[in-house]
Amino acid sequence: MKHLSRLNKYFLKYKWWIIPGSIFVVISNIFGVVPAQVIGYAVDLITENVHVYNLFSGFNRQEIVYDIFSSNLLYFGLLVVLLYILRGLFLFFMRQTIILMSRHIEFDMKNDIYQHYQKLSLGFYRRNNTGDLMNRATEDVNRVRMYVGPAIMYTINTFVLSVLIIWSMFDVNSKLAIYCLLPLPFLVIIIYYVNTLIFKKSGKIQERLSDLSSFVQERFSGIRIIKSYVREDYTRNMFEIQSNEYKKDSMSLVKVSALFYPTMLLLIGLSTILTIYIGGMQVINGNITAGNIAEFIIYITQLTFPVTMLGWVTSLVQRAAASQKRINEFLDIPPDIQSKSNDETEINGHIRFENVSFTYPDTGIQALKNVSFEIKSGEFVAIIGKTGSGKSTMANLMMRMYDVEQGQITVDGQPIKALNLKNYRGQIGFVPQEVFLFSDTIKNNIAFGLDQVTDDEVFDAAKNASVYHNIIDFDEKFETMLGERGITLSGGQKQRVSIARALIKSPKILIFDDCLSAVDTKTEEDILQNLGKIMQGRITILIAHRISTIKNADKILVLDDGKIIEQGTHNELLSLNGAYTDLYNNQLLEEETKGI
Ligand SMILES: Nc1ncnc2c1ncn2[C@@H]1O[C@H](COP(=O)(O)OP(=O)(O)OP(=O)(O)O)[C@@H](O)[C@H]1O
Repeated sequence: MKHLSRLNKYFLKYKWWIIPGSIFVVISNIFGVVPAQVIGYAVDLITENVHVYNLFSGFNRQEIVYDIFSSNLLYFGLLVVLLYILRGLFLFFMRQTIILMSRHIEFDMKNDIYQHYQKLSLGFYRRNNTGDLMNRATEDVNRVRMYVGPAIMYTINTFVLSVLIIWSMFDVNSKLAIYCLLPLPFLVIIIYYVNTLIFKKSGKIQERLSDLSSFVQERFSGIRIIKSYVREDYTRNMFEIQSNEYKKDSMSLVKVSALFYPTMLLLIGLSTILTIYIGGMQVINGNITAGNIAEFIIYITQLTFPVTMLGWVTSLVQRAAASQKRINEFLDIPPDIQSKSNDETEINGHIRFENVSFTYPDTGIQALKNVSFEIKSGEFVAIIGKTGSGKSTMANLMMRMYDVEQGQITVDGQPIKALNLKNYRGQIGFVPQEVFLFSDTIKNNIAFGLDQVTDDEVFDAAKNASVYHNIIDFDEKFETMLGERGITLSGGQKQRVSIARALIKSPKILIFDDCLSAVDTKTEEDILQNLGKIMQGRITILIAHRISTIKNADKILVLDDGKIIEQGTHNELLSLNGAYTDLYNNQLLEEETKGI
């Protein structure tokens, strides 16, 4: 239960929903119990009046007795209807306050979780899979909502209704009340156990279902591979196996549910039989009237609901506590990267790495070892090296996606940790190695980094990224949808849209992480030429594999196994006759072989 105490702040926020809501629960229950008493009176009235009516048999007055009798009955009937209407009205108010409050809390929780997720570092996203993140923000929140709404509402309801009914029962006849209530504790226990079983089983079914949907989603995303490797039959068999597991669990749930309602009805029936039997004896003894038996039967029927709810609510609370625990686990993770400053400063972009070493916390792989270099403002710097040598890691550290454990990174002479992170990252344009575009229009994808943007700015960015002509060839032009419901761009087109997205920001620092690999050499040259113009006086960092891409850089850093083994201009590096020269000669040879 301590996990659920995290929700108190929401209860406090919505106190003006829960307080009137609870009052409505009490009122609606009063209007629910009173009709039983009215019906009890009515039944007694019928027995008495039938008796009186028979006494006047053969007299003219019998008709007058009949009229009084029927108008009295009508009056009772109308009263019962009125009481039930009032009960319904307050039930409506109850739901309008408490259930609505639960929806508000659900909304707030989802927003709080989403906001917190966004603050967490890349390491967090590596450690936890997306499915789990989504489940905690949706499925678990939904279970908690069942606690803040229905569970609380039914708890108050059950408590008030049970007190009112039991009190009314004992008021009429305590012996009969005890006999009537005797089977009910068993009903509570049975319902509690059956509900826990049902929840366990449905939880398992839920897991199976999400496994099944992940399986289907992944296989359809990779349908090209399945078809080209002719693995349709194999995949269908795998689907059947998973589907069968789901079916087995579902069937076992059906068995439990099928037992649930008959058992419940049996115990309620037992209560009713006891009421009629014991009640009948009490009537014979003259302790109670026949109307009281009718009243008791209505009470039992009314008690069924709260008793059923008791078992259900207990399982709901248990499930909500387990879900809230899972939610708290993530909410309690502090963001690894903290920004302490709020200063909004424009950076020049003088970056220095001073003896920087970095090990990825999850894998323990040391990606950078004692790296030192400097990028002055306005410089075009290239990073080249074998795969896995630490190039992307360097880009990540420049954007402060991770904090370094040894050495330090400074920007304009200030430690990177002292900068206002939002303000700093806002001035960087990053094009990642693996392009990611949203399922949105091309225009919105390009404009993603800015709050407000004109069409001309989008067009210019597309022109500078040499993708403008491709886009205007599409029927919908810049309004063309990408992703699942839209068109699929070619690898090179995707890279260029991603470049346009970075360029439109007019960043102070532009980082290209090997994002020209799918672009032909002519287009690459055009882009680089455009960059030369746009990025004058700003920093451009280009990670690449082709020497032809980077030979004009002001400085080239050659990385190997996390260390900078050479640095200088193209000519300086060639004169060293080292790793860079080897790479250059190899690539030259490759070009020549291609030409033959
Ligand atoms: N997020 C991560 N978590 C753990 N280890 C990582 C992570 N990213 C990279 N590594 C590891 O760090 C090392 C350097 O990787 P990095 O991506 O910086 O290399 P790279 O030079 O950019 O390679 P490539 O040219 O193939 O993109 C590799 O051994 C890699 O396995």
